[in-house]
Amino acid sequence: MSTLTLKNVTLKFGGLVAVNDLTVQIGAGSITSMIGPNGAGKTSVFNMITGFYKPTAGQILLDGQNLVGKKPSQITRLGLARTFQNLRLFPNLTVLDNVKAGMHSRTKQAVWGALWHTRAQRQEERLIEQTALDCLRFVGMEQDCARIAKNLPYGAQRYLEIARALATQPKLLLLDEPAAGLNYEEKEALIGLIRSIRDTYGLTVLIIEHDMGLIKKISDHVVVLDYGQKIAEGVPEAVLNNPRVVEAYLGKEEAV
Ligand SMILES: Nc1ncnc2c1ncn2[C@@H]1O[C@H](COP(=O)(O)OP(=O)(O)OP(=O)(O)O)[C@@H](O)[C@H]1O
Repeated sequence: MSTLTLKNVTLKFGGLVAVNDLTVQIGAGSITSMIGPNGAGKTSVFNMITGFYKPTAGQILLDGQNLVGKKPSQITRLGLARTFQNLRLFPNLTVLDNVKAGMHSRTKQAVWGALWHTRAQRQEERLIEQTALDCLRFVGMEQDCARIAKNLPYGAQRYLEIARALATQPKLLLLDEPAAGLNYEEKEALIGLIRSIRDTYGLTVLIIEHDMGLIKKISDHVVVLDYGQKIAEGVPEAVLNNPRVVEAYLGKEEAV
């Protein structure tokens, strides 16, 4: 289980301050939700944690190790995986190949093994396949492994993204709007799945989500951003009833 700490993190795009002096601690083994109105800076925070954006200032520490300045692939190898708000699957590959493709960033034999098809590479391929199948089984999709990703129902594509992230054997899992586009039953099932991922794999989970029902049920801790600043944090009930949080949402015509 890993702890993620953001210390005085700021991100500017020219004159626009997308994230402003954000300090936050994501406790080891917790399920933490990051919420806030559109444009509050949530995705920017994910993009900084995963190395897609470099903070203008501040530190991002995974178990004390600073991630700032590292490439996304290095950060993946340190044990961080994410899913995306807009799904990023390989639509024409099978379900199994989608999961395996996500794992190659972590394998050792990738270049020389692929060229000479060494024994070590064959062993590694077997291990990759086994791990991918285990992850698909965990999300309930083992029977779909030969299907083409684009032919899956939307909810199953979201689960496939989660399986692909899990297969990289992360310590910290970032889920960007995992419930978007899911119906009520699918959301309830997703809550169970995320909890069981945390418990079984011993992960720390950070979620961006707009669905308040889901946030209330799943979160140990909630962090609220507005205009790039943290305006509240704490247990879900207290945070979602905090007048400042209600105002931030109502001010943007979104009811909490
Ligand atoms: N690459 C970029 N270039 C310029 N401005 C950006 C860029 N990425 C984000 N922004 C701006 O930074 C601010 C925060 O955006 P961000 O996408 O992080 O918010 P968000 O809370 O994730 O919103 P949403 O809930 O709509 O996804 C917004 O004003 C956005 O327009």
